[in-house]
Amino acid sequence: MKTALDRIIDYKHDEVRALKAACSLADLEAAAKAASPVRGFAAALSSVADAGQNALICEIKRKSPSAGDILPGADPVEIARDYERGGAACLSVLTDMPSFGGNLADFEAIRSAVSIPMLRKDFMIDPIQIIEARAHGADCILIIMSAVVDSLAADLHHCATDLGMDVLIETHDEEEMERALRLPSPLIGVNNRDLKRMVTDLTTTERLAPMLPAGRHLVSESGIADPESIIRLRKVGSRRFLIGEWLMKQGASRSEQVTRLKLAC
Ligand SMILES: O=P(O)(O)OC[C@@H](O)[C@@H](O)c1c[nH]c2ccccc12
Repeated sequence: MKTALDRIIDYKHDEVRALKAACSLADLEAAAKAASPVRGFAAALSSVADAGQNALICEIKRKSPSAGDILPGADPVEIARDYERGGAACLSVLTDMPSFGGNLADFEAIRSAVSIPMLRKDFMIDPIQIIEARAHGADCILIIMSAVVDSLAADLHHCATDLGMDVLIETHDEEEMERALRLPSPLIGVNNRDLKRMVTDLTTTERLAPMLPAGRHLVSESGIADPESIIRLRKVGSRRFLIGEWLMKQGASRSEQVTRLKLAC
């Protein structure tokens, strides 16, 4: 039986084929070189975390396979401004259309409306997507260990760092963590959501956090739904958090909620 992740990866192959047919690598590379300079993503997280506060990567997505519709008519620029005003260190913007309702045009519009660094959140399976991300202004990309073999992960990583971007490596279990630690990125995500079964469990971060050696920074991702979740995850050393659905649903108090989460301890 195919999982939701398998289905996404299947259509990503179609998207990559279409991208390769629509534009030349040379043109994309030129656009990536001409794009606005990278804003340090990992550095922005560290400056908040090193000051003892919670470094938040606040996420924008209209829907998701696990939650269904989150905020279908959302104005992504308005939400991004709420996040920035509340004190988000960075943003994560889903650019996958079929499953998350996002796109690169939203990504660009947001990037010109805020000054904090941005992760292009998508399912990366080919270096061309990384070059495309930088061409649209991305400061960081995601590599999901359960979606790639080691050699592809290394190629994607290399491509991103060559373009000056940071990389967030996502893991969900011990085996993926061991594979992730063979890559040089300082940013190691632990996804509390099982992308195969679509259930979240904060004990995932608690279990994997002790595997991180000094010099690697843990980012706890998914299922964080109030200051209590943050307080709990701080106990295992996490100071960096990726939060989407709960903040998207906070409406008029979104920006105050970001501040509350940032200061929770
Ligand atoms: O909305 P949540 O539960 O706060 O989760 C945010 C983020 O961690 C989640 O969207 C995510 C984590 N890894 C991913 C990989 C692909 C797509 C989405 C994700």
